Amino acid sequence: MSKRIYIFDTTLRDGEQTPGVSLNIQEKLEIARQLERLGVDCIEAGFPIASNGDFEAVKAIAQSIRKPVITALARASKQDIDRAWEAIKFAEKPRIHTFLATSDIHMEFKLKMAPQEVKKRAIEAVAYAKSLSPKVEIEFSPEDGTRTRPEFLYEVLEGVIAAGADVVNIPDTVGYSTPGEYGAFIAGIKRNVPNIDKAVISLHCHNDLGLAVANSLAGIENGALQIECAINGLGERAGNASLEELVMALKTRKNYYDFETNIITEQISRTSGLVSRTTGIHIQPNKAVVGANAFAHESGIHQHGVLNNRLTYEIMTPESVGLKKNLMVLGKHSGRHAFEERLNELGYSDLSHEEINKAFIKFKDLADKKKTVSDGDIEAIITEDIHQIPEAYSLEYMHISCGNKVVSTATVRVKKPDDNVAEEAACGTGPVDAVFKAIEKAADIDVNLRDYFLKAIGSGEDALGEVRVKIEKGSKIYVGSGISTDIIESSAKAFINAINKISYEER
Ligand SMILES: CC(=O)SCCNC(=O)CCNC(=O)[C@H](O)C(C)(C)COP(=O)(O)OP(=O)(O)OC[C@H]1O[C@@H](n2cnc3c(N)ncnc32)[C@H](O)[C@@H]1OP(=O)(O)O
Ligand SMILES: CC(C)C(=O)C(=O)O
Ligand SMILES: [Mg+2]
Repeated sequence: MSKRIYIFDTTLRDGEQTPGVSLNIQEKLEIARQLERLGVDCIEAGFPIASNGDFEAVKAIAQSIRKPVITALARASKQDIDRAWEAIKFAEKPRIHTFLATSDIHMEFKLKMAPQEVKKRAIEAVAYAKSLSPKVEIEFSPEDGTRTRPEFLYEVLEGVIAAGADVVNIPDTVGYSTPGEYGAFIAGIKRNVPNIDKAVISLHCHNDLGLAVANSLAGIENGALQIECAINGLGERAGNASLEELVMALKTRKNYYDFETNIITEQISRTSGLVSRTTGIHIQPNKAVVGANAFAHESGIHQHGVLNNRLTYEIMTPESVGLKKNLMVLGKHSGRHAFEERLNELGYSDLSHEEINKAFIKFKDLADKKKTVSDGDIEAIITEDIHQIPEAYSLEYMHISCGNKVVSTATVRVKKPDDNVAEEAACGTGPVDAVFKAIEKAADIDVNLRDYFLKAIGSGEDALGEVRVKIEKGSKIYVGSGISTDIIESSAKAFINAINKISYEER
């Protein structure tokens, strides 16, 4: 049987200590609800003594989130512990997390306390917190644990466990440890703290040297059962161990680690996106698991491999973290296989070998000038350089009436292949829908809209809106694109462009 690892999420406490981040009650509640859906075992909801707002947020989470353990942080002081308890006492499974630094440097220069005083204070804090309720769990952290003299640390841990600590958390507060060292440190605690079997060992690694995940993995290999981590690796300075990286490492390398977590990994992308949007902290594109490029392939050799069998270059599936599919990015490193695949997806499955060759050369020329080549660019290559579709239908005029309290209406005048002009009006669920319906009537054609995609090109007042539509007629898909500073006009142009392709094929 695989050993179960408990995931303690500290996005709402240490994660909120990320410089520039401050979450209000509603934001914390929304993230907590999503963390519950993700399946974390424990949510560290905040540090109630820090502010009234944080107190209220922790209390709201304790009152409404039922499945995970809800934890509040408190210094080793009665005042902090009372405030933490006031906030979490409504929780189904409440936990007080109290901490006190034990390294020489922190004791001497920050706390200005002698080691024996620190030990006494830690034990008193745990005993007091434990006395508040039979249902409360107590976690104790010797802050700056990894820079603490081991013999002193063993003494403190033995004392707090005897006083009632259910969990002892060993923080690498300043991210100084290395995997081998941290693993041995945890093994030393297991060997040298006589009552360690009465408590769960927890890990809390910071990422100052980029080793937080590696250190946490080394910690569980040496007997720890709980990992403290944060979504997107948020946290003080360089952050905490990233939840998604840890969980996916355990899942993907189960053959090596053989540990289980309760995390529903398909919720990872959604959680990561919510935390990024709410905190305003963007995710770097090459971030493992949740970065925009984590499941994207640009090089021709890789794309060719993945098209034949995903396992050639993907060690986990995009679906396993809740993404729909991987991404083939077309750029200067891409090859013919991926290019042809994209042509097929765009509906150009009937190009001749020569036409594909010609289009591929154009594509490579363009890729030398642009970082990535969009579907719209490929459309332009095919329509302007390969197909040169005649403009059988064109938009002469359009008028839109819309607003939040009126039915959207569009009037269009469309020039037809026989040079006659048709003017039609239609209502729709919005201005784009209305304009599409009016064009369908004017062009006397019946199609289904399958996909609509809008992208801004440039920024500021003169930015352009590029629209791409996929419409279906019979069993075939036709793609159209249009560009304008007015997104309704881009939409109309894209729709007519697709209709022109139908007309060209049916001529
Ligand atoms: C490693 C970590 O992540 S620890 C958590 C860090 N998180 C935070 O600090 C975020 C929230 N913090 C805050 O809002 C404030 O710092 C507060 C409310 C906790 C305290 O504010 P203040 O009373 O103004 O004190 P300040 O922050 O300037 O200094 C910290 C005080 O706590 C003391 N202290 C630090 N750690 C502990 C501890 N674990 N137990 C008891 N006292 C402690 C310090 O010695 C200092 O005491 P002093 O005021 O007697 O000199
Ligand atoms: C409060 C403790 C666990 C902490 O965040 C740290 O030491 O990094
Ligand atoms: Mg920390």
